[in-house]
Amino acid sequence: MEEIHRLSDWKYLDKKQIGITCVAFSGGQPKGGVDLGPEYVLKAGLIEQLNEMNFKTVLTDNKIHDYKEFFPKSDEPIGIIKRPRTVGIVNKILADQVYQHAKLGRLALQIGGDHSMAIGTISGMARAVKERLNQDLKVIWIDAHADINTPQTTETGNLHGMPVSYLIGLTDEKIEGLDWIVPCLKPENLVYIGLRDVDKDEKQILKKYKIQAFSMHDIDRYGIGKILDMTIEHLSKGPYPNSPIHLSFDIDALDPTVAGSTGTPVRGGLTFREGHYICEALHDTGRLVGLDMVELNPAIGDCHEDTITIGCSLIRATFGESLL
Ligand SMILES: NC(=[NH2+])NCCC[C@H](N)C(=O)O
Ligand SMILES: [Mn+2]
Ligand SMILES: [Mn+2]
Repeated sequence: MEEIHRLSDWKYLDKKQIGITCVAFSGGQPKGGVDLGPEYVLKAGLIEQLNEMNFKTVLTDNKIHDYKEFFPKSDEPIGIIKRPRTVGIVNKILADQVYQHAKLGRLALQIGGDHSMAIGTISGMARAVKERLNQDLKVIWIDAHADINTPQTTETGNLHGMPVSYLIGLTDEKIEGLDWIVPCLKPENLVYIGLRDVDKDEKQILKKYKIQAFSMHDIDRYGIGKILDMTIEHLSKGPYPNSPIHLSFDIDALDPTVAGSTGTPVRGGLTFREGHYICEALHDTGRLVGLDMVELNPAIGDCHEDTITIGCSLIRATFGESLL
């Protein structure tokens, strides 16, 4: 039987159990191969590595999910938005999978898959945090992109460029398949790190909602150490300075020379160490409850092994792999 945990703070969290959900899904963007991310990460030995670190791991349904049995028979674009019903149903199920782990006090790790899956992962985690602690979830979004386009501002129609706008609730337009999403993220509870390819309208949105965003320019200026200090300080404002944090890590935040197997690479990104420092510093807060590792696409580039290996080591760093 599951232990009954205290509800008064996040200490109930069983920091030795990780619920892992493998999201072999690529429908939020046009390129094949990102659905292979989870398979490659598991083949690289991630579960064994986490077990070696003394974690008990629970793989959702003991398999990699492609969710294909839930795909609608047809999914015509709605306006410019591509595959809204498919992205919608996958995320609805994913939200529940993450919620189930989180409500049992497990850390939740989601391996992607394209970044549209953060609609589900963060919805599920925020629901669990609300229910257990009556607190709002805080989110750190590591990415070259802001992924905050709305159906009105998107130029590509790819939903992996829009998850944040759905999580915050920036659009009232009810699009079939996506109409179940309940806004669960307040703009002040979000921090971006690594931005360098932000669309014009997205810049307006970041300004309008006063979202804390650290670009590569800011990292050059202050150094990654100070950026993390400022990030954690920002997420410690408000009535619950220790509230839980979810980390959504898009591998394209790293420089393409470091991790090039990803669908929308952008030059001038994070170094290997900067990426790991972020994970280590967040582990040290003791507040991390969830991690998404997304946009690993082994079908792109000729050194996908590096990208997969780095994905694994970022995950281990987030869960506290010690360097000494
Ligand atoms: N998760 C990602 N890699 N997103 C890239 C988004 C690119 C562009 N801003 C768009 O809206 O399509
Ligand atoms: Mn990105
Ligand atoms: Mn992204």
